[in-house]
Amino acid sequence: MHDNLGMTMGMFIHDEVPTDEVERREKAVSALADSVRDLVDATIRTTVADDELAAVRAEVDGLVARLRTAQLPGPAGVRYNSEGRSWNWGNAVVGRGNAVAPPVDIVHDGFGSAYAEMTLGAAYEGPPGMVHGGVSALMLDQIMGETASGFRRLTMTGTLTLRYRRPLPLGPVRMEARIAHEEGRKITVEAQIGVRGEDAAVEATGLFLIPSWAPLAETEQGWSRSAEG
Ligand SMILES: CCCCCCCC(=O)SCCNC(=O)CCNC(=O)[C@H](O)C(C)(C)COP(=O)(O)OP(=O)(O)OC[C@H]1O[C@@H](n2cnc3c(N)ncnc32)[C@H](O)[C@@H]1OP(=O)(O)O
Repeated sequence: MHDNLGMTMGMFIHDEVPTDEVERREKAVSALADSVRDLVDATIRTTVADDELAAVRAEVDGLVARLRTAQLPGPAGVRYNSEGRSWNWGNAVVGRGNAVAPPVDIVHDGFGSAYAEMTLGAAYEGPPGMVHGGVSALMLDQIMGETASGFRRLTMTGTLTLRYRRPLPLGPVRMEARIAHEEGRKITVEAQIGVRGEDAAVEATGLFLIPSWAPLAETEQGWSRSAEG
């Protein structure tokens, strides 16, 4: 096995947790992440007095200590069971347990096409009242990578080109991606993000590569659906 392949395959952890248990846990982890995301928003926007901030901080530190009583040794990685269920709760965009991730649910409407709608709040601000350009890039990279991969082959972002055409206000946004061209190991994906029904705020073109050390054909279960950045 090539070193890189070994490294990448090593990031996908075969974890024989039954699917119903994964789903139960995912709901619980997701609910906690939603509350923590709310905490982040409240922290940014609060105007309570300094002594109240200090008191809240002490309580938050207590909660962190409780969660740390049982922890993974490192990042969450991508896990899968032999029933074909995979979960990547730490992913920076779609990780169900990641309160830093924007709350993104990507819908794949057939191979090579995907969209997502979400509401971005104060935690994703760049220019005043606007979505941070890096956040747009992050979300576009994820939807474009998933579109290129279709969860049936391993793809990695090679080059991502973005054109910021107009500021994107915080609030409800929509993004879309589709495969524009494919040749051997190179998959070109086009995407955009903007306010639904309006002209795109950011347009993106990306070249996604099936690494030379990865199989070119559809890959077997196990690292197909689990090949999530
Ligand atoms: C479900 C999935 C969701 C995923 C969402 C998240 C996506 C991500 O964030 S992925 C993480 C960010 N990307 C990375 O970390 C990738 C880092 N780069 C690499 O690992 C390697 O450079 C990799 C795999 C892209 C290419 O390596 P390798 O397969 O060995 O390519 P290599 O043999 O050098 O080149 C193959 C061809 O691609 C071209 N190429 C290589 N790298 C690039 C690049 N970065 N941009 C454009 N073209 C490139 C080469 O010129 C060559 O072209 P040709 O065949 O015409 O001569």
